[in-house]
Amino acid sequence: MKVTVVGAGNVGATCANVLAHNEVANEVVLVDIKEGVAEGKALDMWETSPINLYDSRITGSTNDYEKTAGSEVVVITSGIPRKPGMSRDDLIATNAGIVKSVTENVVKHSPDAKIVVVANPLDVMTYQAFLSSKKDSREVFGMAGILDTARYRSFLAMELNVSPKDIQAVLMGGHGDTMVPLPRYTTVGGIPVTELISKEKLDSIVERTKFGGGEIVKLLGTSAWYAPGAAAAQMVEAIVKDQKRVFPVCSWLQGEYGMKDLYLGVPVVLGKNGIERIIELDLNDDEKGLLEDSAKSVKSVLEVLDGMDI
Ligand SMILES: NC(=O)C1=CN([C@@H]2O[C@H](COP(=O)(O)OP(=O)(O)OC[C@H]3O[C@@H](n4cnc5c(N)ncnc54)[C@H](O)[C@@H]3O)[C@@H](O)[C@H]2O)C=CC1
Ligand SMILES: O=C([O-])CC(=O)C(=O)O
Repeated sequence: MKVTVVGAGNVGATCANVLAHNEVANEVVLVDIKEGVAEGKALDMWETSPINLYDSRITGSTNDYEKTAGSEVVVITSGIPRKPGMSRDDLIATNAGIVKSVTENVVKHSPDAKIVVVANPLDVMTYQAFLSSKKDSREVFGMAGILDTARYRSFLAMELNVSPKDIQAVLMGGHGDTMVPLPRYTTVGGIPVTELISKEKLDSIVERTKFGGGEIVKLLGTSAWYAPGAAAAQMVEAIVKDQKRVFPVCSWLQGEYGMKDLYLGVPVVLGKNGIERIIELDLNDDEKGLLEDSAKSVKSVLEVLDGMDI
């Protein structure tokens, strides 16, 4: 069982480290275009195996996709991150070309791999990978919802002074400032969150969640990696262990939620076949309106991609 992570930067290296530590796959291959970076980080991680007591083999490669051959899952983190003052959408000019060439290389060597896209702008980069892979849409999807719900859940845990383990939530839409956290589908140990927190406080947590990526960018000068890397690894685990986990995932919509030919975050069942089912919630009019606004925002970035010559 082999898993490849392309991009050995902050997110890719974190993801590979979590995969190895948790023994999600017997073999983890890290790939980067920068000479020596993937090999060096993979060797450093492998040297933690006697300390942390795992035996997943982790190796690195400088752009040699032969080493990735036969991967069950490939995570694409290659792409530039944003700096303070930038939006995720500003990354499209550089990242679309990277995602295209990486996807083509990945598919050549691992035609059956499920592809998890992480590079930003996420919804549009997932579409780019779908186009370049020529694969079934159930096998090409993006990571954002697990991260965004994790932020929402962690903020709620702080506010309520309860364990984050007991907070369950659904969040939909694009991975941008228009994402749609859904308080009506948020529970704390089975109790509707609205019974435990004032509307004002909940609204402010929803707002903080929407700008959660930017909050980290402002603090660090680059974007987050611990939570994104762990979130991507959680998706890989659901696939390789056929766990049928229910997560919000950036998925290709073909009529679900009244939307067609668009990648957008929706709740799905994730297992060995990739997206095994899209779950359709009975959204109220306000929620539908917010989801439609988010879809509009993703479509405007798709138009930029359509106009590009890559
Ligand atoms: N979907 C999400 O929720 C999140 C997405 N991101 C996105 O993930 C991407 C990576 O972020 P970081 O790891 O922080 O950036 P980073 O700059 O630390 O790492 C990116 C790595 O990709 C490599 N790379 C560039 N072109 C490549 C190519 N053609 N082939 C192989 N490797 C290549 C670079 O050499 C670099 O090591 C960014 O686009 C960022 O915006 C980051 C966090 C969350
Ligand atoms: O904010 C960024 O640019 C990176 C990202 O997508 C996130 O951390 O949510």
